[in-house]
Amino acid sequence: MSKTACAGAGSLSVSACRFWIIPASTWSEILWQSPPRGGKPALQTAKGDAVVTNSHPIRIAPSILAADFANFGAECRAAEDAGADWIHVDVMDGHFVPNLTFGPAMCKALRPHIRGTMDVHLMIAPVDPYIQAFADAGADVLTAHVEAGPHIHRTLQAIRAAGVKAGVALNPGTPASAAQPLLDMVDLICVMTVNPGFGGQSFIASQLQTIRDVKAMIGDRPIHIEVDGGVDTKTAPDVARAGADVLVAGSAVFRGGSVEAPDAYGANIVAIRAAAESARGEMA
Ligand SMILES: O=C(CO)[C@H](O)[C@H](O)COP(=O)(O)O
Repeated sequence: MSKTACAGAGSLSVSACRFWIIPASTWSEILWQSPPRGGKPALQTAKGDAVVTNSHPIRIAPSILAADFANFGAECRAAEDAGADWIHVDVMDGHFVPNLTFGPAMCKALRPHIRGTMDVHLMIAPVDPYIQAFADAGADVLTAHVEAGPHIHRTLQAIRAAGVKAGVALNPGTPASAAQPLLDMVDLICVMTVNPGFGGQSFIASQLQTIRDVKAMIGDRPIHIEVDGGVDTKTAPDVARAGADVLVAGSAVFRGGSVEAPDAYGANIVAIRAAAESARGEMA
């Protein structure tokens, strides 16, 4: 799949623009490296010093599991317009987790409605037979569970070979050390802060130590630390202090709003981001 663009084309005619083809892999790199919509390129303290807890700015990734299921395209557009950095899509198979949600056809249908990063979390087993389909559907990040088996290293190789950023997720009950042999294979480690399967669950506070362990383990590698489950304005400070930089939030983003009244989405995103950034600032 490739996307066309005329970025910076200025006075070029429409016909000339046809030749500006940017491969999907390049788009993915541009999106990955770009600063978050609502944030600054690099976080600084009031004194202007860089915050060293995590070199990545805070990114908010609304989970569409909490969106209106009859209106996903519009919900993705509304979430991005409200300041979302990434859109998080939870793929569940009713086997690895006790719920059924979306497949590659859904991701393909959503792709034109998402300007930025489509962050696809695969809660499925087996994973490998579906990687190419999700890559073809336009996923920018594909995250597989270390517990899904049978060969997580091979799975991550396959994700990267498909030209997509690779993530590995850790369930509550799985230690950070499970990702240690995979550090050269991943762009993102997702620490589940609920048991996977459903939105709206309570945050599992003991997972803060797993986030800290992941943070210590990755050192200065440019790996994103994502947290998923029960993230809101109350828990965002703790996950940010522990070292997370990508905050997946479903209920806390979509509550109180709709595509017809999306102001609440913007207020919710601003509040979660502010809570996380302020906690980081206090650590500096
Ligand atoms: O992966 C998930 C559940 O398995 C969801 O993304 C996660 O729970 C976010 O939803 P909420 O913010 O409502 O907890």
